[in-house]
Amino acid sequence: MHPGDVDPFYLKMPHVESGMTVGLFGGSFNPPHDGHVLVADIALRRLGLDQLWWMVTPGNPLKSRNHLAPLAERIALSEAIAGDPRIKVTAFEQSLGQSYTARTLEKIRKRNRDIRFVWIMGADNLQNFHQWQDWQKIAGTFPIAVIDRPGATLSYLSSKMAKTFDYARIDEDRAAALAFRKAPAWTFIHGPRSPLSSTALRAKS
Ligand SMILES: Nc1ncnc2c1ncn2[C@@H]1O[C@H](COP(=O)(O)OP(=O)(O)OP(=O)(O)O)[C@@H](O)[C@H]1O
Ligand SMILES: O=C(O)c1ccc[n+]([C@@H]2O[C@H](COP(=O)([O-])O)[C@@H](O)[C@H]2O)c1
Repeated sequence: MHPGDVDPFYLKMPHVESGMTVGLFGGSFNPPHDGHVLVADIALRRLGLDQLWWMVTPGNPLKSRNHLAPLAERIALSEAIAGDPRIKVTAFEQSLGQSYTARTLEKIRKRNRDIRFVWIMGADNLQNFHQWQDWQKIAGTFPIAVIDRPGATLSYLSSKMAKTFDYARIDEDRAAALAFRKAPAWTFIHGPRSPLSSTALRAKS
């Protein structure tokens, strides 16, 4: 392995035991920060997850890659910050040769028929979710947990996704049952919020 190469360990889907509930937390993590850790903690606790896959994307299809740090660097920084042993940092999307969430989730489902998955994202992503490739298919693949973020708290009322799938929204008091619901099913989770962003951190460095 050359310096800068991604360790092959991270290019495989994480190991998971039959019957587990697993959160899928995709992100650029450019760089990772405590806001991400807060989202992971909230998801693990409120959704009652056994594992959370911290999926470092080769590149968000909607974002420019101009200021994107190398994948190996984003993985190493993610490992350094993700303290909980239930969190599995992974970059297996790289080995799929693409980074569209709809296709990734389809692969995950095909390989893990007896696992309950939940897609996890911050509330800012709810606002532009309808611009993601095959967004309605994503919502029909696994349940979705949207975690509150400063500046995006009202997105669960106004976004196209929230309006389209209003009938499939469950109350956050029942978040622990989300993984067991048939998709489409989603919830918006309020709680402690972090104002941190990778954009702000990049601007400081
Ligand atoms: N402070 C935060 N609160 C809630 N969710 C967050 C927060 N920061 C990031 N997220 C969520 O974590 C996931 C990964 O985010 P990402 O790596 O793009 O970080 P970011 O801070 O939003 O980056 P950037 O500023 O470069 O857009 C996304 O679903 C995003 O909505
Ligand atoms: O599939 C898409 O069209 C798509 C569009 C935007 C974002 N995503 C995914 O959403 C996750 C969050 O992205 P980001 O950049 O907000 O951290 C990450 O896994 C991206 O690959 C996916």
